[in-house]
This record gives sequence, C-alpha cells and structure tokens, in this order.
Amino acid sequence: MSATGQSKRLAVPDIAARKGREPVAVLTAYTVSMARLLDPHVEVLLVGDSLGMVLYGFDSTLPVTLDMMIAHGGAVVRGSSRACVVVDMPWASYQESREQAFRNAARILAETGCAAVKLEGGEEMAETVDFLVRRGIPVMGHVGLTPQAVNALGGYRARGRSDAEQAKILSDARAVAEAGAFALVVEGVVEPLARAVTEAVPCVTIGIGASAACDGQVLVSDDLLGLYGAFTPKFVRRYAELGPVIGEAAAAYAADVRARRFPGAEHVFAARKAS
Ligand SMILES: Nc1nc(=O)c2c([nH]1)NC[C@@H]1CN(c3ccc(C(=O)N[C@@H](CCC(=O)O)C(=O)O)cc3)CN21
Ligand SMILES: CC(C)C(=O)C(=O)O
Ligand SMILES: [Mg+2]
Repeated sequence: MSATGQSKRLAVPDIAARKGREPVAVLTAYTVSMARLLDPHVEVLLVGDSLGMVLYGFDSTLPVTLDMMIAHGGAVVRGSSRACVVVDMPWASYQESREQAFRNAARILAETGCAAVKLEGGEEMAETVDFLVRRGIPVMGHVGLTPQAVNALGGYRARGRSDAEQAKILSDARAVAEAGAFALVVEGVVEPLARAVTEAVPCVTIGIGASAACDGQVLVSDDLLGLYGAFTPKFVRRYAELGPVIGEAAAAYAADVRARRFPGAEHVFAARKAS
C-alpha cells in the first residue's frame, strides 16, 4: 500500500527483476472490460498493435495508427490497477528517426499513463532504443517474427531455421538489450535460438511461439479465449471457447425478444412513484 492507500502497480523494475526467477505472465488487452478481468492475474498487460487485426479486421498490423494505440492504451490503464501496462508503438511511428520515436513514445506515455512502450526491430533500432531509454522512456524490444515487417519477411512464418537467420536474430537481441531495453519479446523462433537469446541477454525474454526457454510468455487474449476466428497460430493454447458462449447468449436474447419474454416486469420503470 502507498501513502494514498492505493495498492501499488507493478513497475518496470519489478518486471526486469524477474530474470532467472519466476516466469513473467503477459497477456494482451485492448479494452477496459478485458483489462479489468485480466489485471489480477498477469504481471504485464500489453496493448498490442495486434488490435488492428483482432478488433479492426485489418489483415496486418500496418494500418494501425498512433491515435488508435493511445485510445486503447488509455482504456487499458483506466481498467487496470496492478499490472504494468506496455503499449506497442505502431508501424511508421518510430522508424524514421530517434527524434520521431521520442516524440511519439512521449505522447503514448503522457496521454495513456502506461509504464513503457514496445517497438519492433534489431540492430537498426538500437540507437533509437538507447535514445528513448536515456531520456526516461522504458522500452520493451521485439525480435524474431516482427509482424510489422510482414512485407519484408513474406508472411508470418517461424524464424531462425537457418544458421544465418539464427546469427542475425541473436545479434539483433544483443543490440536491443545492450541499448537498454528492460525486456524483449521473442516471437516465432525455434527453441534453440530462444534459449540462446535468453542466455545471451541480461533482460527478461518474453516468448510467443518461442518455447518455454524464455523468461516469460505472452499470448493474444482473444486467441487463448477462443474469441478470434480469423486464424489460430500454431503456438496458441485455447484455454476457453468463449465464441459459442457469446453466440448462445445472443441467440437466447433474440428468441426472448421475439417471444416477448424479454424485458420482464422487473426490467420496466414504474409509471409513477408509489405515494
Ligand atoms: N490474433 C492474433 N494473434 C497473434 O498472435 C498475432 C496477431 N493476431 N496479429 C499480429 C501478429 C501476427 N501473428 C501471426 C499471424 C499469423 C500466424 C500464422 O498464421 N501462422 C501459421 C503459419 C503461417 C505460415 O507458415 O505461413 C501457423 O500455423 O502458426 C502466426 C502469427 C502473431 N500476432
Ligand atoms: C503478440 C504481441 C507480442 C504483440 O506484439 C501484439 O499483440 O501486437
Ligand atoms: Mg505487436
């Protein structure tokens, strides 16, 4: 408890301190209602740019804007009280220059109240990560399968299957960690590479499709809840099937409306106050 009687939110150093200790559990959240439900159970809520595909129906994360990330980031901060909230920097909001990255990361922190930003990339982004971290903006990195590079990678396929690709991703991870990232998402890489990266960097590695060798795990919440229908990546375990639950509720409501079983007397405002 703090002086104001509020229990304290997990901060970036609390997450960083988990290296070599208990694994870190991370889930995505985009809305107040989902943030409230997930907040007691995970250390980090990630406002991922995957919201472009999951909430907005785009077929990649490239159309996601800074305004979308700020709107959803603020909602997740307001809906949570314990988790450390990290917001993805969207495509083209940080690659142009380190000054552009600082300006947009600062807007994300100031306008949402989140604790840190996440950005994709390796050696080419190290200078930018260093620039942000030195100016007080905690950065989570993201290497391996980087969805914002889908056009360059030619799809969402696993990474690190050739020796050259392994070496490149390992030096990317080292460069971003060396630049001061407090954590590193490692996405869609083969297990030996995930283990090598986790052993090579001092920061916590958060895997997605990257084996249990990482220091933590992240999944898109809609995937593990069975709420997202467009595709299910191989690395997802479905912990619930909420799609049919919602369908059945909507069907029961619609049937009740048609049969005039809803609303009932208890749902109706009285015409006059009893005197
Ligand atoms: N709902 C959702 N879950 C995610 O994990 C996710 C997103 N959206 N959007 C952003 C990125 C994109 N990601 C993806 C997207 C597709 C596959 C996929 O279809 N993988 C196939 C293999 C594809 C291939 O070989 O070409 C698989 O079987 O896992 C994986 C990760 C991961 N991220
Ligand atoms: C899956 C995680 C790592 C992510 O970047 C996202 O949800 O956008
Ligand atoms: Mg993302």
